[in-house]
Amino acid sequence: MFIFVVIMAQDRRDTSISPSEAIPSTTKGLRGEPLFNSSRNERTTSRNAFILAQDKKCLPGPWNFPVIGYLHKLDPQAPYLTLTKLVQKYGPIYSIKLGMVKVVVVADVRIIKKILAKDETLGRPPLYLVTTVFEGKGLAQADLDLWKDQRKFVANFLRTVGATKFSPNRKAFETLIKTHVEEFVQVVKSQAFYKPVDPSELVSHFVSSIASNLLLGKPFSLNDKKVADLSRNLNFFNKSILFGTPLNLLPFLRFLPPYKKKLTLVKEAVQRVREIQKKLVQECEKASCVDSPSNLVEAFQLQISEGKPEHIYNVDQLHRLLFDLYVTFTETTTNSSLWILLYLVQYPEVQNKIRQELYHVLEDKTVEVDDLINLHYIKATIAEVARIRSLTPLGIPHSTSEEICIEGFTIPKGVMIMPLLWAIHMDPQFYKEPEEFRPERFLDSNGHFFKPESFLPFQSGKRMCIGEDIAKTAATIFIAGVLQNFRVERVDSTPLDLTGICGATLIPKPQKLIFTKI
Ligand code: HEM
Repeated sequence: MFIFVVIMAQDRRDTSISPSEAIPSTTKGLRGEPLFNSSRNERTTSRNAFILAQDKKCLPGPWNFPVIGYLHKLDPQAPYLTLTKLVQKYGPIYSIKLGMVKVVVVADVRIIKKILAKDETLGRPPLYLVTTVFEGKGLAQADLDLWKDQRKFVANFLRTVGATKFSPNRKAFETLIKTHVEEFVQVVKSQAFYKPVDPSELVSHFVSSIASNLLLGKPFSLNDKKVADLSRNLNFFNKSILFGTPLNLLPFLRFLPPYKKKLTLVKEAVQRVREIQKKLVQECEKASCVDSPSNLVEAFQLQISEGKPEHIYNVDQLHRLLFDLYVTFTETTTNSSLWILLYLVQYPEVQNKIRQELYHVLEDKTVEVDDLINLHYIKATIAEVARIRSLTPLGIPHSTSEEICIEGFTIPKGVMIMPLLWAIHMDPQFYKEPEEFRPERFLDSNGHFFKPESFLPFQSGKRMCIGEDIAKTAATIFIAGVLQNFRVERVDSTPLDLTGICGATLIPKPQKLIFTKI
């Protein structure tokens, strides 16, 4: 309570300058660094920045309550909907305070691209829960110096193993996915044919196995208990770590019992994942041949043996990198595959059109990598699912390391930038009747797939998603494999629940489907 009162007083001092100014409150991050301008000098600089901003254009935005800002008004199940509603009132770029964190919400593709193209916005915001887990290491949440090196290392690695568009080894990677999809089909035929099944565990297993191949050099077997344990903990972690979760925005909540418990559970889940990974890496090291790396562990070890800087290339960073890539790979690919399945079931006419395309392009043969370029309707369907159910509806936030000026607005240093992908993908100006599921939006007059300017599922700039090609290839081969073998249907006439659970990604709700013969 005492802390609450102190912070409340602190917040009043800050907000007394202006209700909608861009000066954040004072608090310390996990590693003692300021969670946005903590020193007197920095705050003075920010005030100056704000006075300057008044000479230019001040960002619009709602009135923020002391301490909690606008947090209490966010829909806890779907915060992206609340923030999207505010776009109608304040326009495509506005400022808001979420707990202690000053946020600039951007819902316009052109402005987002401009902002994310700047070197001053390459960093991640030091949100409490995220920082507690990642500690600025790994890749996705790495501090900038480490990030520059590791982004290059991972990009080279993905190119070497064929997981990027123009890699000479592309065929090998696509074959890896195809083999797993074929195995998925066989398991459904032998274990789940004509029975109501929730496919999420099975999809998660095969996606994890592809990731394991890529990162550790070996697949997961279907009955491996370690893998089920890994997936369960990651799933819990993914559901808990949402950027808008109060623990990220009001760090003092960690002292209150329910949040303290949540923090402990998240830390335990992460710890469990790390233990399992450590075992898997040890197994992998025994069999590794460092001269010609074919997986991430070997590629990392090669850097160590070549004498690359030890403060980067050490065992801790290897484990952090594995954690990041495993999480980003499996959570996104599993959930996007499940969303696609659910939409195909809800819209059987789309399912039929895809089957017609498959027959037209492939006749009776299985999908080959060279066929992917001709599967326009499949690609349009994948894009439409990614639009209507943005996997990261709040975007992945960046932060400003220096003051920047955008569209005449000044955004001070230390502000969180939130690319509101949900608002962009549901903007009726670009997508007529955005609630309608229509893959045809992504086809040109010749029936060829095209990507509109207003479609940004992977964000943009130097820090944009590094797994874009993996995601697209996996989704295309998955749908082709499933629909060449099955008709996928609802269990009864009740429509599926397509609302999702908002965690780090938008997770489809578990529900049963039926796989039948075509
Ligand atoms: C449909 C699937 C996917 C979607 C929608 C997606 C979306 C995103 C988004 C929006 C970002 C933030 C970019 C930024 O900060 O500006 C991101 C970053 C990232 N993604 Fe993906 N992603 C997907 C699949 C994957 C896959 C399969 C991988 C596997 C390697 C992956 C690895 C990463 C990593 C490591 C980052 C952090 C990049 C960095 O900080 O440099 N993603 N992704």
